[in-house]
Amino acid sequence: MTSTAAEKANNMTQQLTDRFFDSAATGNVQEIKSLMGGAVEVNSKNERGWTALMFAARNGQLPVMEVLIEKGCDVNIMNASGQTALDIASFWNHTDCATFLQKHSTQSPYDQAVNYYSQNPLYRASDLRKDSAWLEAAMKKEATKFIVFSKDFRPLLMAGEGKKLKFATLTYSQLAHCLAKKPEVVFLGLETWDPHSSAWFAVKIPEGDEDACKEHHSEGYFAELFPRRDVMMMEDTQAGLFAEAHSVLVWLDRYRFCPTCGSSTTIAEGGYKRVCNDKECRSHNGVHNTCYPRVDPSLIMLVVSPDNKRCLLGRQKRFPPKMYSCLAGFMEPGECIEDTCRREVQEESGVKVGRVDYHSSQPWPFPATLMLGCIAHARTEDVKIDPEELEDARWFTRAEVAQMLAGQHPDGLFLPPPQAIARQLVMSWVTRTANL
Ligand SMILES: NC(=O)C1=CN([C@@H]2O[C@H](COP(=O)(O)OP(=O)(O)OC[C@H]3O[C@@H](n4cnc5c(N)ncnc54)[C@H](O)[C@@H]3O)[C@@H](O)[C@H]2O)C=CC1
Ligand SMILES: [Mg+2]
Ligand SMILES: [Mg+2]
Ligand SMILES: [Mg+2]
Ligand SMILES: [Zn+2]
Repeated sequence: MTSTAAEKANNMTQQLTDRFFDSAATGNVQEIKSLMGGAVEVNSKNERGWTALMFAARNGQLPVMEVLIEKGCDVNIMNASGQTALDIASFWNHTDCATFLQKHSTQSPYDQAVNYYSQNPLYRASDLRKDSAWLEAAMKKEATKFIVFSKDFRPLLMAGEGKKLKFATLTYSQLAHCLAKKPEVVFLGLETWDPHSSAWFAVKIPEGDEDACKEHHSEGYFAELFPRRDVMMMEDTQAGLFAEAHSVLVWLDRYRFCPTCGSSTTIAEGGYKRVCNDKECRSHNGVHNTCYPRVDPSLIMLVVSPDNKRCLLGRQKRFPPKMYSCLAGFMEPGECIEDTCRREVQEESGVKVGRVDYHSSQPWPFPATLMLGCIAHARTEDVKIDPEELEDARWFTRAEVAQMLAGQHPDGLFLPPPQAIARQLVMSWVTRTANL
């Protein structure tokens, strides 16, 4: 294309996008539908970061919203003032629109973010794990679903709802040849509290059985874990299943021998326990947490300035260029959440923290971190970074953070994607302090 032809095409897209916004604001559902069939992208933004959904929210155009949502528009996008479509609908008192958006947003009715990897739909039925006869029978039922992992923990996935991915599940009979080789199997839980409801298991198949599993799903494939693109694109509840299955399977793999005496172990309780094979071992008496899957709690905190007008964001060297995020750090033994938060912030940035408020949590299954998200109220402002941990840390104004969220920061600085709790912490602070 010559440059003038390219310019013309750009102008054309711009005009269509402007019409798209107008139609959303005026409630022209027919025009919205026809424009989405052409050059207009459903999440297009104007120069202030407004999407069609926001224009519809401003004017209470519920039917337009329904069409936009059906076409997969993102409810959680923020404009350059830090408002989501939900904030706009609530502010202008369009209660029907606000209720509708609430249902489709990741904010729960408790006004608490529901994070990616934290929506496991199963009832874990931990009491049934101990019943090996029940587990054996449950595995064989035709309604039972197995999610499949390769030897290097790559999940078998396929296309799911919208543009998201889900597990390509298999049944016992489809996996019979694999299961005969006694691979590691984890009981994930039941679909409801009824013990007769469908059970879900995870299996790590032996090397060489990948093709036999894929045969049952023409579009199934073993997703790469590095980069994590595919496992970050799963349907919300499927991501929750991945978190459980991946963490337990990796634990089973890494903790093969008894940590107390070094003997071999046997898997028990549907994959949730490893029992030492030495009958004399101390691990058979008292509470031995070495027998159970581990979870590593760590803190992730949005530090806000004493005047609550700025927040502290940092960069680790391994981050993509221009990405800033919340500070984070592992809890240490015998330490409470508040002190971990204060210690990590002071270690990494030199800033002293007073009050710490809990926000929400997120399993981060690589392999078994539990992120505890907090808002930390700073008492001091001087920043002195620990160069081992961070490349940079500095205070950002609310306006600058809103620009980062809207993808409109003048220097191209940006935040982690919505799947990261870090972004949810930032969004929640920006929204609460938004100047509507
Ligand atoms: N979801 C999100 O938005 C973000 C998540 N994170 C996660 O937060 C977690 C903690 O953050 P970091 O800054 O790395 O922690 P950190 O500030 O405590 O430093 C990491 C160091 O802690 C030590 N460490 C102590 N206990 C450990 C354990 N159980 N496992 C591994 N290393 C341990 C290691 O020496 C490691 O190099 C990590 O898992 C990281 O992936 C970090 C930033 C954003
Ligand atoms: Mg640290
Ligand atoms: Mg640390
Ligand atoms: Mg850290
Ligand atoms: Zn032992």
